[in-house]
Amino acid sequence: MSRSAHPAGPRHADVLPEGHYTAPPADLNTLDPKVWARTVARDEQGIATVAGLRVTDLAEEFGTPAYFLDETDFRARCRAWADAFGPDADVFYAGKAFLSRAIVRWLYEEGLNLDVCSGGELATALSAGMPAERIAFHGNNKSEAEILRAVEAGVGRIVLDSFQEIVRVAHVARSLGKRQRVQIRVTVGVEAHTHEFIATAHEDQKFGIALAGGQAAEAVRRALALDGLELIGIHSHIGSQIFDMAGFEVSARRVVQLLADVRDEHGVELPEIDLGGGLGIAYTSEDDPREPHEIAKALSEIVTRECEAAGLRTPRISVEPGRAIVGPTAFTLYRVGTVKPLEGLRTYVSVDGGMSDNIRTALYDAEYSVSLVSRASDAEPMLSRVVGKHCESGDIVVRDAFLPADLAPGDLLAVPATGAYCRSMASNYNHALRPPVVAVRDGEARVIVRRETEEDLLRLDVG
Ligand SMILES: Cc1ncc(COP(=O)(O)O)c(C=O)c1O
Ligand SMILES: N[C@@H](CCCC[NH3+])C(=O)O
Repeated sequence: MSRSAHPAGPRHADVLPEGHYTAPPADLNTLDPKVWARTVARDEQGIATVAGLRVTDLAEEFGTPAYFLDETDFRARCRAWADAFGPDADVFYAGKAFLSRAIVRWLYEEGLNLDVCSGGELATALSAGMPAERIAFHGNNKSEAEILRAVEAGVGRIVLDSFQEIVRVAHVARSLGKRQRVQIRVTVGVEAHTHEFIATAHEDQKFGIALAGGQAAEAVRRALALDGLELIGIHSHIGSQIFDMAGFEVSARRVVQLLADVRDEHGVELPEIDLGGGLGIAYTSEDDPREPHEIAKALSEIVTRECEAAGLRTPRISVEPGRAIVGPTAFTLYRVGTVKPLEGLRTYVSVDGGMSDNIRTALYDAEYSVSLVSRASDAEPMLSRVVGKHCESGDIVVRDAFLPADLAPGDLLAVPATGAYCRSMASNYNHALRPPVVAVRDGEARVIVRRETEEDLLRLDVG
């Protein structure tokens, strides 16, 4: 992102400090629909609303910090993905982005499948009534107990991530007298254009089995030889928050090449490929994500073309978007506690949450937007950094933002696009109480994950 000198507001020097700035928006009161959930707007008094509810009332009722999730938007995005891929492909929502029982029910009702990657996510999915055959079970180190539970429940597929796991899953399935449907996750050797910590298809990392050196072909050999397993396909996931389809193109080409090699060696055409998740969303107005129908078209064209070239029947495609479904549907509401202008630098705005409810800025240097939502303001833009209340100088929620210069304690700020990987990666650092998730729809709000309490914390502390 470009760095440029812009008027920073009355309290700041002409030359801006180091940071990722773009020009302050022409109107700080505008809520860009690109980054906000669909039903977010401002009412005639300038107060932001979601599903027709004013954020000031929501803060009163549910407290801050809190995540507000637009159910209408979530369901619409599920349908958009399902419609884009159509009946000949499968969309698995990646539960790691955010999972709760309400989410599972909405997924079920909207016809999506679910990808889980731990016993906890599996338990949530099953307890909310997701049919096991619509669940895919992932993870690079599934325990025997998790595998047993998944096979017993009858999950639709287990994605095998290592040579040991091939044997482990086969053993469990045989011991239960079952044949488990599996895919093998391969690392295709693609450098996805995203943060290093969320890229997963280069070879030097923990996930999957490398195509390079014939390892994936060896994994297929072993899986086909075990009668506890029914090998249905190959899985690849290249990373997360990706905009450029080039990585998927290379990945699809290499996976299809493996399918052709498998056919040549074993006379078997594996019927499925899964291209993972990782599709990017707009965290700021500068981000330009693609629509599900464009993504579906691009992926299916790539796979069809590569299969035709290899003389293969086109396999059934599946994808696993997490962030692209839930990310844009929620925002985090905070109350401003202190406003500290640092002359010649920026103004530090402290809110009542922080890295415990959004670790992504500290962990990935992620960029977010932020707006004053409890009122409109005509004040000058003020170069700001929104920080949390934790005992850590890296406790930053929004690194570089312009907020109105009349910002004051008690104002409400909202950070959009926090539906994915915020509540699901939340922590209790400094014994923070993890915020609730409140679903809003058609003028009604209801808690779907309640706020933690001090009693919850003390109950765990049995010493
Ligand atoms: C195997 C797999 N599938 C799907 C996802 C979902 O990714 P995203 O939420 O970026 O779509 C991930 C996470 O990156 C993953 O590891
Ligand atoms: N948690 C990450 C992405 C990793 C997803 C799982 N492979 C994020 O917030 O962007």
